[in-house]
Amino acid sequence: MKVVTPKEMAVMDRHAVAAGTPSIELMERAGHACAEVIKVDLDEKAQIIILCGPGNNGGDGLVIGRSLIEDGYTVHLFLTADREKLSEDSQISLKRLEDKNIPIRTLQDDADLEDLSLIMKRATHVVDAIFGTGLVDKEIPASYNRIFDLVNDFDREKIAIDIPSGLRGDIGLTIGNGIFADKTIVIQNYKTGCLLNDGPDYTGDTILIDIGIDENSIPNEKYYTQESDLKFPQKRKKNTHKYDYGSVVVIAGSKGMSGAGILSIEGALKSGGGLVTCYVPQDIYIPVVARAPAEALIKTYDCNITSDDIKHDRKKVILIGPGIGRAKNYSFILEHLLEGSLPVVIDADGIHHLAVVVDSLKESKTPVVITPHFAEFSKLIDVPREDILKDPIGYGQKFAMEYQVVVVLKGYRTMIFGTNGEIWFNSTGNPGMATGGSGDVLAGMIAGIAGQNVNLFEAARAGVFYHGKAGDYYAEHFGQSTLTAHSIIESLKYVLK
Ligand SMILES: NC(=O)C1=CN([C@@H]2O[C@H](COP(=O)(O)OP(=O)(O)OC[C@H]3O[C@@H](n4cnc5c(N)ncnc54)[C@H](OP(=O)(O)O)[C@@H]3O)[C@@H](O)[C@H]2O)[C@@H](O)CC1
Ligand SMILES: Nc1ncnc2c1ncn2[C@@H]1O[C@H](COP(=O)(O)OP(=O)(O)O)[C@@H](O)[C@H]1O
Ligand SMILES: [K+]
Repeated sequence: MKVVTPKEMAVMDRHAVAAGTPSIELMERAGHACAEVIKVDLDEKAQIIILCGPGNNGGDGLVIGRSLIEDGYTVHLFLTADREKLSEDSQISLKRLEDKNIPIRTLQDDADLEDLSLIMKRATHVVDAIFGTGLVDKEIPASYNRIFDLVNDFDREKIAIDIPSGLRGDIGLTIGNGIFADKTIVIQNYKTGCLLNDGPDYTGDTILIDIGIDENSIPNEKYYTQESDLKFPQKRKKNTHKYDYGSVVVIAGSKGMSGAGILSIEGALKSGGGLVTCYVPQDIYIPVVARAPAEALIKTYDCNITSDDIKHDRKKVILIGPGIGRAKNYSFILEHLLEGSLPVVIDADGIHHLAVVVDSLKESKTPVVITPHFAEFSKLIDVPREDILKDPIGYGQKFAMEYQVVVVLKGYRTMIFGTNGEIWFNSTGNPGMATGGSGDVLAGMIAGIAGQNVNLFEAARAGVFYHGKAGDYYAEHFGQSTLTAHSIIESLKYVLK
């Protein structure tokens, strides 16, 4: 399933119209499909306020109103702009309402707002059809901000159409304030703004509706990961042994951070890795051996380790970074690993050290994946975090293609950037996972999966998906507060089969 920017959505809409579906028909389909979703929660006592803006998002609201009224529900329709300012299709939808003698009020002054707030006291639902994907980045008039505040104070169900008003559909940031919806009915495809930055906090739960627009009519390579898209887990052949399932090398840990490697080992083993060897500095060897799973081999190394030292024909992938700290210089090791032939996963402080030798990525012939969060990525590419937040897709895609490295940019909806420009938005995970060590588990999982003859890009997509799914499993059963990195490891057995 594709994820689109508002501009891409507009092009898809135009293609649908050019292919023979009039735009008013698309609006009818959108409005009726949204009404069907809304009706599921309504009973005979429901009173629904629908706030309709000047553009086609408002037009969707008018169609929703007509559909609900025809089914006998009590609906209060409000226009937030003068009738003359409505888009062409909204004018048609308004006329269809008026032809049925359905009343609609315009919010013009303080008295109208007062009226709205009185009706809100007895309403059960507010539908936000004020602005959708056509919101442009210019100051929103104060009159709208007052409406947004009123809606946000409404303590019953708030349903946004396509995208909550005030939220930018491209980057998931608001222009001034915006409407916090409980639920957003997304038309046809997720917009990037639903998934980035504050988008998920504004949209609430999301429900996708299909109005028959062809997502393949544009050359867009942004996708929303579904489990069926993954090429892992694969069925195991009977005639196999542990070396067929990836011998993973983990270079991890430093004094004070001896647990990081253990979490990565467990991530690798519990995602099916056949054999894991963890290299740790001499000074933490004993604590790591004492706490590591019995299945893992623990070895020591010094800072001159090269990929030849750890190379063995049965080793399949190397993970470097969790808990290695910044005190020692790892640039030398990284350069050697990148010159080698085994796939490399670089995580955490490994990314800090990579910054010094970042150009070696361009020379490297071996597949590499890096797993930064936004702060680590900002340091690596030397761009302020605030600038990246305004264009995370652009920066992630540029780096992945220029340096030929798979980038896993971690967040609520982690993005996986392929070296060919492809982008996958992960669809699993929850804020309970914002807890120390959960990144170490993820890095171990990606390495563990890559070791099972899965290419690094596929391993990254699958690792991120099942890491999030395990976190969701735990949160569903026990809540988010007690979720730890170990909860993710322990939940993997329920979601990865
Ligand atoms: N065929 C289709 O296209 C389909 C589209 N569909 C629906 O249409 C929605 C997109 O509709 P849209 O393009 O008309 O934009 P929309 O979000 O209603 O806003 C535009 C209005 O807002 C105004 N405005 C903008 N920025 C502003 C600001 N900062 N501050 C103040 N005002 C601002 C702008 O005014 P202007 O800036 O032009 O003066 C204009 O009046 C989409 O989300 C989906 O719901 C579905 O029905 C399926 C088929
Ligand atoms: N708010 C959030 N919602 C969902 N997942 C999150 C959230 N915050 C962090 N995560 C996930 O948790 C992991 C944290 O990794 P990282 O930031 O490297 O932390 P650490 O180094 O403490 O392990 C990532 O996989 C990230 O996607
Ligand atoms: K809206």
